[in-house]
Amino acid sequence: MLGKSRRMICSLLTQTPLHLAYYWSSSIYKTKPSTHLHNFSSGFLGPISSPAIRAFCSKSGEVGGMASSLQNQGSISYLTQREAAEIDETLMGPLGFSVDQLMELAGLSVATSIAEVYKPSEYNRVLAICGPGNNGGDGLVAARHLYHFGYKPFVCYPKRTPKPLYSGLVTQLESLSVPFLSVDELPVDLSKDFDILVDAMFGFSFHGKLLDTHTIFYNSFNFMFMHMRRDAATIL
Ligand SMILES: NC(=O)C1=CN([C@@H]2O[C@H](COP(=O)(O)OP(=O)(O)OC[C@H]3O[C@@H](n4cnc5c(N)ncnc54)[C@H](OP(=O)(O)O)[C@@H]3O)[C@@H](O)[C@H]2O)[C@@H](O)CC1
Repeated sequence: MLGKSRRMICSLLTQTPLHLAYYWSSSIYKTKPSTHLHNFSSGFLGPISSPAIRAFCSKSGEVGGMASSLQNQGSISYLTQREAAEIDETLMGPLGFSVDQLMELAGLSVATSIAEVYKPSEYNRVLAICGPGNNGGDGLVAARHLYHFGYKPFVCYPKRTPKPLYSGLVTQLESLSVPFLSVDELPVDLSKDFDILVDAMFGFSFHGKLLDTHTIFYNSFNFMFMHMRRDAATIL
């Protein structure tokens, strides 16, 4: 099913306004992407593939309920927005992980997963669309690792967060000469210029409807995704 013309959109544990998004799973390429599209407006659902997380979910009572009930849809399991946030609270609370540690792991996992399925010799041009929160940080990390894996990443990061963690991630990409593109610089049809899209716009902190101040940016992407050739997008 992975024809040469197919492109990929990688969504990092995200609730996104785009209808074409779901979280990357290493097993997902075995199944037709279209069977895994979800209506994200009704709530966050991010499929996961990690056995460790699955085990964590299934041991956590209520947290595991939704994930388990959806686990039999193909080989993907799912988390609700609340479940994802609860796992993060546990990782950062009793288990003592730091944000930058988890962000590095998230970005590296995505980059590794992409490399496992889409070889850089065939799918070289990657666009990471990064939002203002930690999900955007995951995308910045993924772009850096993809560069080291032999891809040509581009980053669109229009609403930057003035925190040292994020400015460090930007500096690291700039030191590798990874191009940062503004929304205006992006082509209308993303599928012509990019082989892989990493959607790192929103994670579990997305709430309500898109705010006016962000509408122009996010509407632009909505428009572009809608106009991508249907067959050209492998959605992750
Ligand atoms: N420990 C962790 O937390 C880790 C988290 N990780 C990853 O981060 C994700 C969670 O990150 P997060 O909590 O920073 O939030 P995220 O969803 O990226 O964005 C929030 C931003 O979006 C904005 N925004 C919200 N709603 C909006 C709307 N309707 N329209 C427009 N804007 C809206 C909101 O704006 P605000 O409401 O503050 O004005 C804020 O700026 C999580 O899913 C995982 O992928 C990993 O890195 C590992 C460590």
